Amino acid sequence: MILPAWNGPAIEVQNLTRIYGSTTAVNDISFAVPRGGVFGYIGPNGAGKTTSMRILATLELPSAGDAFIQGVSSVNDPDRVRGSLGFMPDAFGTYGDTNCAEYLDFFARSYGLIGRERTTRLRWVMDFTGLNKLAYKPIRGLSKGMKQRLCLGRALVHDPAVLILDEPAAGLDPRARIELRKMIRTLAADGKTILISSHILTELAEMCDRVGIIEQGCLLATGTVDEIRSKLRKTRNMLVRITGSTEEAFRLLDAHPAVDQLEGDNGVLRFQIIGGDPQQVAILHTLCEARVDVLQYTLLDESLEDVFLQITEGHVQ
Ligand SMILES: Nc1ncnc2c1ncn2[C@@H]1O[C@H](COP(=O)(O)OP(=O)(O)OP(=O)(O)O)[C@@H](O)[C@H]1O
Repeated sequence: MILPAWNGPAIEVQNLTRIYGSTTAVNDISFAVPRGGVFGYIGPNGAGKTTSMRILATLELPSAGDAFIQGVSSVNDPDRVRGSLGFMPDAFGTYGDTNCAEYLDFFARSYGLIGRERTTRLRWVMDFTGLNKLAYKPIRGLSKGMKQRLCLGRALVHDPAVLILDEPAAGLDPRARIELRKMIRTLAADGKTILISSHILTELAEMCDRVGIIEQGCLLATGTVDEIRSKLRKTRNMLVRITGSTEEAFRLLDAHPAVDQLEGDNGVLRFQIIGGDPQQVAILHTLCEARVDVLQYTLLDESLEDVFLQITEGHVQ
């Protein structure tokens, strides 16, 4: 039977719950990732990231709820899910005595790839991960970064539509992280859907279209980084750069009812806005009407770390 192409979300988690004894590792989580999306899963240690990813990857069963890869249930139809899913666990075993080529070949055979298809696929994986020059090197001699590449290669060997990567950037140096980021963006541009977890929050902001913040098993917020930032923004910190007299601009701002915590020196003024967009616009109007020469009027963005700290309370299960 030929099934029609799946047009719904490539990854979907519905009311997912996993309880271990007295610990609710995952507590009624729901989210969906469209095809080609990169969804970042952020949370402190013990938040429930690995547990929910392992359920999606068919390695764990939920206590309630369901998880779907391309519309197929990881719970009810794990074999079909495995065919379209590549999973990179946070800790993975490699056989130290084998070399990269043998290792990838082993997994390609396990996925049933044969003949020219296997050769072509292995060549692509070696090229993509940059492992060609190390093909015959024993795995035990590989650096951490190269081992991560090998594990990503293993997840890609059967050309899955969906990738679940559990903290792939952990322990990598800055260059290796940049390279990993490039690989993830390339895979997403090729139409793969990716769920990726990390503690490295700024990393995820650059890599992901959307993020979900998880703590103590609960999904506290989802959206683009900007959406989450603006939803949670409690204060607006502004920076204004002017030419001409700082005193005059200072006097105007100081008298404005929506300006708080004003500081100013040498043509640079910083303050907090009491209010939202209308107040931000009104303050600029006040300056322009008084013919203050405004060079720069900037809302200082909070970093993703600040947002994360505002949302989570730092509880570790
Ligand atoms: N097999 C298990 N048996 C008992 N408790 C478990 C099991 N697996 C996970 N837990 C507990 O579930 C909670 C969530 O763990 P999980 O590994 O999913 O978190 P995480 O967000 O991936 O954390 P980390 O970033 O440290 O990997 C933790 O309290 C953990 O101790």
